[in-house]
Amino acid sequence: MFLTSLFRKATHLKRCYSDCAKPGAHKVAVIGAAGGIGQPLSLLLKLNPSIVELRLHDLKDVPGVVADLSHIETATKVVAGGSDLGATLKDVDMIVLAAGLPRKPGMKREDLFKTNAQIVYDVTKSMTKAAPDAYLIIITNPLNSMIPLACEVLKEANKLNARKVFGCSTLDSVRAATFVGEAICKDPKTVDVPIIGGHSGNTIIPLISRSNPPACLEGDDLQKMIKKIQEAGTEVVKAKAGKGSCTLAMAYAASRLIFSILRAADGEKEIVESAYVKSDVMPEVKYLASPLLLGKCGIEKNFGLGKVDECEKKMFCEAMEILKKDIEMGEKFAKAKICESQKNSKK
Ligand SMILES: NC(=O)C1=CN([C@@H]2O[C@H](COP(=O)(O)OP(=O)(O)OC[C@H]3O[C@@H](n4cnc5c(N)ncnc54)[C@H](O)[C@@H]3O)[C@@H](O)[C@H]2O)C=CC1
Ligand SMILES: O=C([O-])CC(=O)C(=O)O
Repeated sequence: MFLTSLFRKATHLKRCYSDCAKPGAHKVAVIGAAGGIGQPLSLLLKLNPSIVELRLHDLKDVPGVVADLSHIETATKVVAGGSDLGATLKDVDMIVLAAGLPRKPGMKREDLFKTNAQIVYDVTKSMTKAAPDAYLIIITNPLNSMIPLACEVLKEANKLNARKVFGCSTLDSVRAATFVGEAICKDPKTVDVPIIGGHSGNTIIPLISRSNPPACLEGDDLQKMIKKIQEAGTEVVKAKAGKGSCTLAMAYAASRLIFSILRAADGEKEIVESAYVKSDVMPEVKYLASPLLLGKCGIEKNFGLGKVDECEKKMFCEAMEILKKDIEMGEKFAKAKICESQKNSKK
């Protein structure tokens, strides 16, 4: 009896432990590595000593990016993933998905769904076989639909560990800290503004009422600040005039989230980042961006909405209606694809 219980406990511990990345020796795959975000992001990852191997995958230009990055005098080994996605993902600890079409002026993020959904589906499907225990960090837009899509694919394969699936909405936190810091004359590095909701227009809800240090913005100034954060991506798309969307600040933001996840995986405590994840904090929406406590095996605690003022509550109620539709669009696509693939395998 005692031995059986000891064995059960040992098996459970082994399972929990093998779910986590090995401390300080992470293998990371970047998909879309030759793109506008992929290149600067791979550069930043190459500078992180806790990443021992960086596997780069794209439909084009990978050998050049690998050759270039491999001249940097850090121990991180940079390798070309080759055309076989499954081989690229094999046994990595983390998959960073930055592949897909960016916006052009006049487009909404939702307009990217048709093209980018197939990419997210293919990568996630490959992950279920090649690296089912890996962290999955999705950058590809529209983020509000891509995380539900990926989670459906992982769920169908019985490989969903929602604690390890992150929609990278960190750029909203980065922008909020920068813009609020400028407005209150504080170093943006010392400013924290929690973000809830999603990652598109009105679904991005910066909780200025909880800014730390406090931001005494009211009336028109407050409304302008909220709009500035929500529309920041569109401003970059306009400024780049057809040459893509935000890439450099995005690469920085993704590296911030990735490094936080890896530091937490290696045992560092009290690391909090906002991200768009599978969530049960509000029954109305199955996926939500909110502040998260990170731990050894991914999300340790979801802080949910926390205290919000009347204006923020109203914004959240409006955002929920948009989010519900975005989530449904991602799930519907995944279910149709799963059904199609099951029919094909029976033929
Ligand atoms: N989450 C966020 O806050 C942000 C998300 N984004 C999104 O990130 C995505 C990438 O943006 P950029 O790097 O600027 O675009 P980009 O066009 O410069 O790069 C995308 C790369 O993906 C590659 N690619 C396309 N299909 C692929 C496939 N099936 N397998 C492997 N690689 C593939 C392309 O060859 C290209 O190199 C876009 O969807 C964009 O909207 C952009 C900024 C912020
Ligand atoms: O606006 C875009 O298309 C890219 C993006 O998500 C952002 O910059 O926040």
